[in-house]
Amino acid sequence: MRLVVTGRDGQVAASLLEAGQSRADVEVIAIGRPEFDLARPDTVFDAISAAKPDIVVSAAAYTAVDQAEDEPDLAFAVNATGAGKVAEAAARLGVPVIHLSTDYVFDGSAPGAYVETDATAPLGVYGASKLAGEQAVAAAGPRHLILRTAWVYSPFGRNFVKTMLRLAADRDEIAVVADQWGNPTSALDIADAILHAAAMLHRNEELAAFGTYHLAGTGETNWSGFARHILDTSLAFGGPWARVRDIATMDYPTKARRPANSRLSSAKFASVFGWKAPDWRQSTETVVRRLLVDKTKQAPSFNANPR
Ligand SMILES: NC(=O)C1=CN([C@@H]2O[C@H](COP(=O)(O)OP(=O)(O)OC[C@H]3O[C@@H](n4cnc5c(N)ncnc54)[C@H](OP(=O)(O)O)[C@@H]3O)[C@@H](O)[C@H]2O)C=CC1
Ligand SMILES: Cc1cn([C@H]2C[C@H](O)[C@@H](COP(=O)(O)OP(=O)(O)O[C@H]3O[C@@H](C)C(=O)[C@@H](O)[C@H]3O)O2)c(=O)[nH]c1=O
Ligand SMILES: [Mg+2]
Repeated sequence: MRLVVTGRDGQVAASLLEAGQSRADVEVIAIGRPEFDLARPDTVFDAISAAKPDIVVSAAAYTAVDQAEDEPDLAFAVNATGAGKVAEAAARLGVPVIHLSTDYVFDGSAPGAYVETDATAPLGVYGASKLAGEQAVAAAGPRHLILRTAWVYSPFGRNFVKTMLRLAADRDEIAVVADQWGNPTSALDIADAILHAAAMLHRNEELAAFGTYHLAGTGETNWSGFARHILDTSLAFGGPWARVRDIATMDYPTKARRPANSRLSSAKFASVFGWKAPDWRQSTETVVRRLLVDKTKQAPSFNANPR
């Protein structure tokens, strides 16, 4: 099975590339700028077609939540028009598309975890552009999975885990919002889930499975609780630590508004595909450990292998 994933250095793309390397039955090809540019729709079909996918994974996106408030046209060009072009290319090639979307399509006013049929109402440009992307993907053809995930972190790219480790290296205390709740999700787990679902789609057993799903880490926390677990884990592995101080959203002003509750119920994905993410604490520990170990690998003695 040959998966073509959009975005080369993105967290989900890099995690899929890594997962593909350890599986003999899967080949993962990544396409990215300049030859594949979502902001230049004319590049999309040719780049995807040349990579000869059995399944397309649409993971590239404009993900700078605050910056999107200042660049709505670019955010929509990439996340809405571009995502639609990717799905159209997959449909034209006769293959399914697995498209990533976000918890930020919701406004956070629900009392509990969101299910797929709950009403969307994005608070900012990023969420609105991703919602328009979902609609464009759905309009391009029926053979799609839209996977809404959340709070993604990994050993790759930019993410909250790396930010907390960096800040802890030169601060005693970090103030983090404690009134936004959600599900931290490892891109390593997303990659595993995508490969699992893709294999089912590829075997063509599950035509009824196409549609929209929530796919996030198991268990919930707020950003402050997430930060605390990241840093306590870091300390246990000999990495940097800082005290985490709970603050309210109003004490951490940002350009974009964020949902106070973006908890996602991943029950539908679990029941249809038989895959459930590990507890968020466990997956956080895996990534923190890798980030700290990767650092020690840079020690000069590591490659000293004289011949
Ligand atoms: N990160 C998160 O917390 C969450 C992400 N998601 C969604 O999951 C998906 C994957 O996210 P994640 O892996 O974290 O994303 P990243 O921000 O890590 O990576 C995004 C990728 O998209 C690429 N990209 C951006 N603009 C373009 C463009 N115009 N043309 C082609 N490629 C482009 C980037 O390329 P380059 O390296 O060249 O900049 C990068 O490779 C996205 O759809 C995102 O919306 C959903 C919920 C949470
Ligand atoms: C760095 C930092 C952030 N925060 C807050 C800001 C914000 O509310 C929260 C998380 O910060 P981030 O900048 O990582 O948040 P953000 O970029 O909004 O993360 C989002 O990215 C997009 C792509 C998604 O799709 C979402 O699921 C979500 O993961 O923590 C603090 O309170 N203190 C800090 O020191
Ligand atoms: Mg392989």
